[in-house]
Amino acid sequence: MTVTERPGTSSGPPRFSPRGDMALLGLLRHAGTGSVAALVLVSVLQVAAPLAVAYVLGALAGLLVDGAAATAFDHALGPLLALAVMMLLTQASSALEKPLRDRVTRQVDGRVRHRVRRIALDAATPAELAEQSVQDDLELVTKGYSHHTAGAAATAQLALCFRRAATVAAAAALAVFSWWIALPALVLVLAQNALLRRQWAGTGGIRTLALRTQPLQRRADHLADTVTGARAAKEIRIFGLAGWFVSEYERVALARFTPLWSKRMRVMGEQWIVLGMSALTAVPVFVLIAMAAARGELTAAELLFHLRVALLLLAGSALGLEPFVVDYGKVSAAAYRRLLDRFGRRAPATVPGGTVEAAPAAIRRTDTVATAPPMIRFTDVGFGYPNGDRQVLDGLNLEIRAGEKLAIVGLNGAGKSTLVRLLTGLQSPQRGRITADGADIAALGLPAWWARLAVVFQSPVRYHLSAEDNVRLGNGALNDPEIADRTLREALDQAEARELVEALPDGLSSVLSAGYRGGTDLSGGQWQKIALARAFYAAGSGASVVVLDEPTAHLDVKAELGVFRKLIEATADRTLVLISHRFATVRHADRIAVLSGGRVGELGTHEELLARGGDYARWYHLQAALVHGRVS
Ligand SMILES: Nc1ncnc2c1ncn2[C@@H]1O[C@H](COP(=O)(O)OP(=O)(O)OP(=O)(O)O)[C@@H](O)[C@H]1O
Repeated sequence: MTVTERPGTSSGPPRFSPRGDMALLGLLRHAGTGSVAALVLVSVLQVAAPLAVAYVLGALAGLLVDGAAATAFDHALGPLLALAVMMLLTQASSALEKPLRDRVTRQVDGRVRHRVRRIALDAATPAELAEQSVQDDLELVTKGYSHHTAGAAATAQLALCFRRAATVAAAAALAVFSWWIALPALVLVLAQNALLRRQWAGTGGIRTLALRTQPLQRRADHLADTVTGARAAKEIRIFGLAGWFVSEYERVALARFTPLWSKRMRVMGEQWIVLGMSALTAVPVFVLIAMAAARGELTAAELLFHLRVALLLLAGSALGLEPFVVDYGKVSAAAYRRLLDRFGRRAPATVPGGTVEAAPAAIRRTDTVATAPPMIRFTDVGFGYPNGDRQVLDGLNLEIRAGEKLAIVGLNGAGKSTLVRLLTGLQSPQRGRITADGADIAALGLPAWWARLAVVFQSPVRYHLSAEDNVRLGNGALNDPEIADRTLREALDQAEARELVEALPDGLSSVLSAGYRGGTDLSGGQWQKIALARAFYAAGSGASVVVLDEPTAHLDVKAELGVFRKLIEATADRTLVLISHRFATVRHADRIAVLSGGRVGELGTHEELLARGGDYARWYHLQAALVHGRVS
């Protein structure tokens, strides 16, 4: 498929060559051979049956009008039976066509979605996955464009091919009467169809406009999803946002659809051209057939047959729904093509410039023996987000000693979470190196590196799974039931989450989502404990570097203190990198790094940094004063 532009870009709509539309048929290989064969068979029947009916009807008319009255009925029995069979076949093929087409569509879409899920899970790096264009393409493939999917485009294109075949077959049948009538009629019918398609569906028509206004559609969808979702319900009520949401939705929807409606009205006004072409085709064909009949050049059988096939030929100019499905669905197919071109040939879990490794689960340990923690070094690291206007990290140097407990502090936006993303290999530095025991972490192979990490991110994922599975996801490879159970119990204790889990309706088996029978949602702090337990589970089964990005932000003071003590215990022989704004916790770290201006501004023990009297000392005293109510 030839795609020259992305939908929604300012320079114009995507263009597809006619060859591109035919290339959609290639997607049918993703469907079962039996289903495609059945669909083709039914489509062939739909082409052949109306012609056969025309022929048999003609034969019947011939017998009844031209034949001898005495024997006409006897001779008509055969054609009547044939007619009945044809009618049955036509009805059966019409009834079967839709379900078969749906089945093939679903099979293609299922396979296509499966492939892009593998791309999202394995082939694309987290940084690539976060790119807006990749997110757009993933959405286009999984949800379709305007709900029309790649599979729907492929089956609609197949239907269009058969409709075109039916038109040509009808023209060929009419050529028996006169090729010089059939040929121009065919050309006019095809031109009329092409014009209709151009007006309604094709590039330069309504579809182009629909593509240009796609960002508005995204905003309208977001507004609609927000008002019907449960998450925003509280804020919408308390801030009194209902009226604003309704009027904003109307504004956006009107902005999207008004140009489309005006374009549609203009196209309606242009229909006289199509009507004119219809008249130009139909009138001469019927007049010439009638004149031939009047001159006695046609038998009743021939007259009826020619009239029927002429009608079939003229029906070929109709637009139908398929061109719309093709034109919208191929936007989804083009997104699939782009994802395949970029990631399809990449082996699972490879990194550009990195080494190919087996899937993470295979690298994760199946026992509880900790790997030796490495010495991690950031050397002159520079990094800025592609859509950002500054270097978040700019010449950062930092050594994280094997087994040390290092706290990282800094103001909001200083780059602490960014440092975690780089340390965990989710983003690559644009300058400098990050090494573990002297080897670049990208060259180690990220899956191998990830297997050595236990991480709690700032907003951990809330898996709608059982409490047990939520914790055991920390190491899916730990299959030995005895080891897994012991590690699970320890992890729950270390995260101070045991009581919480025991109080759940089904204990460890309770699904952590109110959307399931017997399931229940958790508070922010409870979710944080579950995420901590997950990290402890990973640490308890071999991960030697524990990275926690504000893991206790939602915890109450008692829980935080308990968790922190257990954290130090649990990571005794492991490295701990802790990001926190809570200085009461941070002060117990072996060393504290203060991030400012994209670098490590201060580094040392709590006492050293206090003595230094810099940012850390100022923030520490400020927070202590706040806690003790000494700040007005
Ligand atoms: N995906 C992103 N795209 C563009 N800019 C980003 C992205 N993520 C973070 N930033 C920017 O990078 C800077 C550092 O963000 P980061 O999340 O690392 O800060 P932080 O120190 O962890 O802050 P906080 O204490 O608020 O959690 C901020 O200016 C933020 O706006």
